[in-house]
Amino acid sequence: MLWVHKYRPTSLESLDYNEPLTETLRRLADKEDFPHLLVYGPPGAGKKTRVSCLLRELFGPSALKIKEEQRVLQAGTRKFDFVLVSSNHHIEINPAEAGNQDRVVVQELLKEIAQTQPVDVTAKHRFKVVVINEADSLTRDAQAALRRTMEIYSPNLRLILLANTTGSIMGPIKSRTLLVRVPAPTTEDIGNVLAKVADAQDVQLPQDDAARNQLWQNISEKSNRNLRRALLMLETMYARSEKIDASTQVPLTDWQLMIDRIAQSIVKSRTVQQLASVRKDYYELLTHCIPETVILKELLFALLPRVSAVAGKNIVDAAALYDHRLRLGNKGIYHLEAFTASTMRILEEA
Ligand SMILES: Nc1ncnc2c1ncn2[C@@H]1O[C@H](COP(=O)(O)OP(=O)(O)OP(=O)(O)O)[C@@H](O)[C@H]1O
Repeated sequence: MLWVHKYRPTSLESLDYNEPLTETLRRLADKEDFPHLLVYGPPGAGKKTRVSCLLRELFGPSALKIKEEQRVLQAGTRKFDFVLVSSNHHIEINPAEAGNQDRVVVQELLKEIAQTQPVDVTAKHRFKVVVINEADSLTRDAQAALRRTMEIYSPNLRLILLANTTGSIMGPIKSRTLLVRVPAPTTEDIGNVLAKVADAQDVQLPQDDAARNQLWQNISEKSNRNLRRALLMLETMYARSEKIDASTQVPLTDWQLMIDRIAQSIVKSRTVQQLASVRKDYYELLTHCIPETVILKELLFALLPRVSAVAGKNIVDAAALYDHRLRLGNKGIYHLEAFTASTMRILEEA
């Protein structure tokens, strides 16, 4: 089992950092009138882990006994498959997976769960919880359906929305939910979690405190303070050599290396041939299921240190524009290419 799964905390008591937030969640779980929540924060900050610990606090260990089910939903004449993760007390869905049909997922599944009574009559709370992943990618229609569901089924249903940012979530939803921000762990937090895992796995770390801190600093920087990535990096480093020190190279994943190469090539040469070659790389990344928005963001961060401040500002503007368009449309490759062409033009004019 990967360390990210093996050492994932399963109760509020075992959460490793951000104690005040843990305390807030504990108090919320004790309240009779548990609110709808919008939990937001950067990738790998520990949102989902905290939510599953919260579910355990609300309903006991049975909330962690989850099963996965394949569902077929119908939108007009079209049928599509959908994966549903559930326990006796909650369901977890990712409506954004259904693309433009996300409204159907929200309407059908939420109605169904709101109308069924919990199996466990001895449970502490009588409502069921629906955890909605990637809530910031929901279409306006799906968000409107969600809002109606919140109004109609509030007595037997609580929603926990998970998102990276709250910008694309409509006001009426935000005003009906309690906003819970999960910030990225600090380098020190990351170091503490990694040290604990390394200890449990008998990884040989540097004895010297300074070298050890340098190692955590390197991993924290390379992982962008994403704890999942940091744990995966440490595991990869351990797989390569049992002894790890501050000079051990922090491995990047293949897709990150590829994006770094794309950034390098855009800065170096700005020709039609280059654009065509970058297009092939984008296709390669997309066929390996790297989301377009992630490609755009990583590419922007790989470009910024390589360009002047003025060009950087214009590239950030272009990235914001194409990020917006990516979220509106469904042919991501066009917007990635358009961003590349705009960046090339900005660099040519700089
Ligand atoms: N409080 C914590 N203490 C120790 N480890 C943690 C903690 N929170 C998260 N982790 C570790 O970090 C990993 C990533 O956390 P999680 O999946 O909760 O992040 P996330 O914010 O939901 O990420 P994403 O937005 O990318 O889905 C977990 O698998 C777990 O191993």
